[in-house]
Amino acid sequence: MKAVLILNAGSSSLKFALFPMTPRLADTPRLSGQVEGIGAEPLMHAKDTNTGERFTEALSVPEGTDQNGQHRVALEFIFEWINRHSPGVDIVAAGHRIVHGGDHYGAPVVLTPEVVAELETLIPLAPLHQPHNLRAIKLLFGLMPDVRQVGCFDTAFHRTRLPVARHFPIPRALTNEGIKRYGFHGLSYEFVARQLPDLLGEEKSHGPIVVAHLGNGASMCALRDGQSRDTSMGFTAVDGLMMGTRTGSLDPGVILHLVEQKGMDAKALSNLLYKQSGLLGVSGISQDMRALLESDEESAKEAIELFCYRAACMIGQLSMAAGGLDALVFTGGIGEHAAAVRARIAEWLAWTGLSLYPAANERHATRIHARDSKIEVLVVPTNEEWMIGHHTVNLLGL
Ligand SMILES: Nc1ncnc2c1ncn2[C@@H]1O[C@H](COP(=O)(O)OP(=O)(O)O)[C@@H](O)[C@H]1O
Ligand SMILES: CC(=O)OP(=O)(O)O
Ligand SMILES: [Mg+2]
Repeated sequence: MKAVLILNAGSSSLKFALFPMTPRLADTPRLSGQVEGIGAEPLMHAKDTNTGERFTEALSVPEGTDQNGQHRVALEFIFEWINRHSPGVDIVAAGHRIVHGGDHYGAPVVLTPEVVAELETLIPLAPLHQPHNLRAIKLLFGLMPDVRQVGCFDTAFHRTRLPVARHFPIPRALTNEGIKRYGFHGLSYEFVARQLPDLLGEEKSHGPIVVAHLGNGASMCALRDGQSRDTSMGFTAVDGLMMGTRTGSLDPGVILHLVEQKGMDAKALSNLLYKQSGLLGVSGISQDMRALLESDEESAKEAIELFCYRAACMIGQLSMAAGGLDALVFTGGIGEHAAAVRARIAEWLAWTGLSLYPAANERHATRIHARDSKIEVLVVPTNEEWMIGHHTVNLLGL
């Protein structure tokens, strides 16, 4: 059996899927799964669609291994696992999520060592993702030198955003150097946007919609005509919403204060902004929404409240960019599974006439708004892996 291997390295997860070519790309992968909890307690869940078997395995990581080291262990673990569970499978191509494409990469690309070297220069702009995305590609160059690999960029979907949404109010010379707003999670938004005509009807799917991708990394996208008009992340994936360990938007004066008054250097700041803040920093307990929702600690409740408040504020801001709000879509690990978070965000938006149907929200139904809600609210599981598979097959003409 011929198959396409897809790898999606997120900040806290490494997702994989092996899609059969029959002869076209199948809708359902033969093998799929993820190592989640990277940076805390990495755990693999996987599924073999052929046999219906499900697997859960904790990864053994030596005490004190940092997030980077844990990503490395997860990648090796997944390769070994796929190898063991795919006898008779002929991998004909591999597709990868690459978080930052910079200015140059606006569409999927065939990966060569030269392209990878160029993408390595963007590592400082996506330190939680880009190194892991590129590591997988380099490993495959060695393991499967004859297999063609395709890179699909998180930034690409946002090429259509409003011109005014591309720039920071900084001196033009810096903008010309590329210090501007790119946006991320584009493969997720692209996948969701493709489902909307079926879910909302053709006409409504062209209207103003906000998609909330709430995972360990979290962002939102304002859609119009199914295209990105603006998004909450900017130059890097630390901007916008509060996340698992990232601050999101922060008064730049705070950074000046930390440098000038507390003597923090770039490394300490990077750690603070990317790894020690967000849900983890505010709660002091965990970056994982599940753990916070289960906790009785006041600090866990405060972290969730801040997350929801800032998410609701961003929906207001992006509705402006979309030119209204006909539908709100939740996706990503938190967006798909945390009913309490969706309910609290909806409460903040009650003034718009948006209201949820609690029973539907609790069971994570596709449509979760109340009958008299002025705005439709949907839960649409994202599938970045399928989107990458689709681009890979198209680009390679398979
Ligand atoms: N059942 C659940 N209830 C609440 N939150 C959940 C649940 N399952 C997953 N999550 C949250 O989803 C987050 C991971 O989202 P995901 O989109 O998979 O992450 P990544 O950003 O690494 O791709 C976890 O940090 C966890 O907080
Ligand atoms: C861009 C980003 O934050 O990705 P993830 O949510 O997968 O960490
Ligand atoms: Mg993700």
